[in-house]
Amino acid sequence: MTASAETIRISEIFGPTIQGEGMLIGQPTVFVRTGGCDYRCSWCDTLHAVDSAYRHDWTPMDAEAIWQEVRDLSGGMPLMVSLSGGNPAIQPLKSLIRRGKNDGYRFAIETQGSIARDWFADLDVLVLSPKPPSSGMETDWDVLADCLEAAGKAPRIALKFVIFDDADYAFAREASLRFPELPVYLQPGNHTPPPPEDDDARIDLDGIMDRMLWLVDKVTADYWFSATVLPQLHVLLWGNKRGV
Ligand SMILES: C[S@@+](CC[C@H](N)C(=O)[O-])C[C@H]1O[C@@H](n2cnc3c(N)ncnc32)[C@H](O)[C@@H]1O
Ligand SMILES: Nc1nc2[nH]cc(C(=O)O)c2c(=O)[nH]1
Ligand code: SF4
Ligand SMILES: [Mg+2]
Repeated sequence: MTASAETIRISEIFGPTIQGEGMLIGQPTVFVRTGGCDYRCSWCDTLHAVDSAYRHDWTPMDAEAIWQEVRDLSGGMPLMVSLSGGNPAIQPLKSLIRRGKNDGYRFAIETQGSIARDWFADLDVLVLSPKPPSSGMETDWDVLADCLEAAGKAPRIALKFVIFDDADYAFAREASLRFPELPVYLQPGNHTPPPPEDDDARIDLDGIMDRMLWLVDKVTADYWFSATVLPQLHVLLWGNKRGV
């Protein structure tokens, strides 16, 4: 393979911070956010890493350069590296994961499950976040199953759903029945995501908390006791701020 084929499009690398969502919530993490996505969710909170209008902010980097930045940020102390985006599954991340694991770091990915990669098997944690009706996107369940097959038995795997309304909740419920072996995390949607050019944009935390209360009521009323309901902790702490 040529060197250029191994170039990874990077939107931002930041941390250490804490993982704000899902099964690793609260754990110290460095984020590697890739640029580009095959989806366009109506409420995406990371458009600066999705919309090609912002591609001038994305830097092509090879695995070694990314790795040096992660090592600098973490003082060379191994921790969890979260690969997010955009859709990180678009990028050739195998050699980055191999490099980091060599130094004792662990790797998690956040992806919508629309592209399966053989290197999912090299991850420690695979978070699949199929998109509910409010996003305007459609899930190909065969591809999601391909993602699980590619990952195999090595990574811990979880489903994570963003919930805005009853239709989203019903979608999450049905999806979790398709994959009964997977733990399920539910998070209330942020209806005030930042426009890409303004990460200081106002956020309606009261509205998000009302949605979370509604979600807790739904889950308990349905006796859905295997589900875990969590806020986006970084949103509670820092609002729409980028790079935290
Ligand atoms: C920005 S995405 C990047 C990774 C991948 N494209 C995905 O969607 O899983 C990271 C996580 O943020 C969630 N997310 C995006 N916009 C959100 C919003 N407005 N409210 C709550 N969660 C959101 C996504 O569903 C996903 O779980
Ligand atoms: N602290 C923190 N936690 C996160 N969990 C998922 C994030 C993402 O944007 O993928 C994210 C993020 O951007 N920051
Ligand atoms: S799949 Fe993820 S990054 Fe892509 S548009 Fe949807 S929320 Fe944003
Ligand atoms: Mg985010």
